[in-house]
Amino acid sequence: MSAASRDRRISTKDISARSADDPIVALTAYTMPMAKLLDPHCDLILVGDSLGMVVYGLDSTLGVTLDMMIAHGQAVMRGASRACVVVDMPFGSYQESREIAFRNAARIMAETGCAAVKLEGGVEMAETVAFLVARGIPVLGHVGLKPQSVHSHGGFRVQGRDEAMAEAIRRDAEAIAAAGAFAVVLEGTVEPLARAIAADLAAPVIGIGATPAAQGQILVSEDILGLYGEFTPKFVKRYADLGAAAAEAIAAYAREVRAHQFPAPEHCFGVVPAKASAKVKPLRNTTAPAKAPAKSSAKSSAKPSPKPSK
Ligand SMILES: Nc1nc(=O)c2c([nH]1)NC[C@@H]1CN(c3ccc(C(=O)N[C@@H](CCC(=O)O)C(=O)O)cc3)CN21
Ligand SMILES: CC(C)C(=O)C(=O)O
Ligand SMILES: [Mg+2]
Repeated sequence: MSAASRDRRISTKDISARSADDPIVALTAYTMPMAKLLDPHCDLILVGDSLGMVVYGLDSTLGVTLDMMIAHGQAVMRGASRACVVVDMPFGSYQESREIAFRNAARIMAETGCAAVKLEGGVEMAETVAFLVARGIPVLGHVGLKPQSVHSHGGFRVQGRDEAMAEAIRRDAEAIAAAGAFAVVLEGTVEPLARAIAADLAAPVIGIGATPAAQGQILVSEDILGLYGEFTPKFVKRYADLGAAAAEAIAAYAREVRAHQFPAPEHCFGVVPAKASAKVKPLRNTTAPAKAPAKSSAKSSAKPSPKPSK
């Protein structure tokens, strides 16, 4: 069933049951207004740790904290009533032990009200995924290009080009699915490996820079809207250029303020005399200190009255 024809929130169970015949539509959101825009159209909204790069201007996702993810998870939950909301576990919050992973995932679930968490990793994280799933925390897997492993990958590089790596990614996806993940994000992975994983895996595969044969697709919303200009991976399709539209609007505002065209009378409280905007009369100086310098009370001064000194 598509997102638009539901009246209850889409669950991780609903996502698990989806096939390529009825693709999972997923995008990222970090804020309430973006979540509100996505909610009628998306099955799954991911509060991605990509927010470190897109919102905070970091070079990678490694500097993102649990508190940042929780704050943005709460904001997204306020804007989404139908989509299944998943929050990324940030770097360092789950790798150390399954107990620490549980404690931090539980904080995310309890403090945001989201439906599930996502964590990056394959065979080495399978035990942790099983530990969380057995204790009531649905997990979305993430294999292939793992942005939190950017330094091990040697950059944001497409994965699975050689046979050994291809086999490792296949084993990673299988281990995470076997551990009980309700779906697996497969990022930056070559055809035909990605296609084979999507075909064979028990859990649905949500692709990003992977295969059109996946059971779902996810992208970063700012990338498809033209709101993030630092890089554009090959797998991104730009559906709008809102960055350019915003730059035009900002330039128009700046022009109008400098030309005394904004604010116009309709933006003001009370009657504004005609042409008053161009020639500013000084306010009667009622708050100036008694011994204000002569200069500041000069009749032609257009500057606001100085605040009384304390
Ligand atoms: N805005 C945004 N969009 C994303 O998709 C995204 C993030 N941020 N941050 C976290 C990761 C980083 N991602 C990236 C970033 C860059 C490339 C990239 O430039 N890839 C090259 C291929 C390089 C190669 O294989 O040699 C490309 O041309 O697509 C890929 C994924 C995906 N994720
Ligand atoms: C790109 C998606 C899958 C992600 O992990 C993120 O936005 O952080
Ligand atoms: Mg992420």
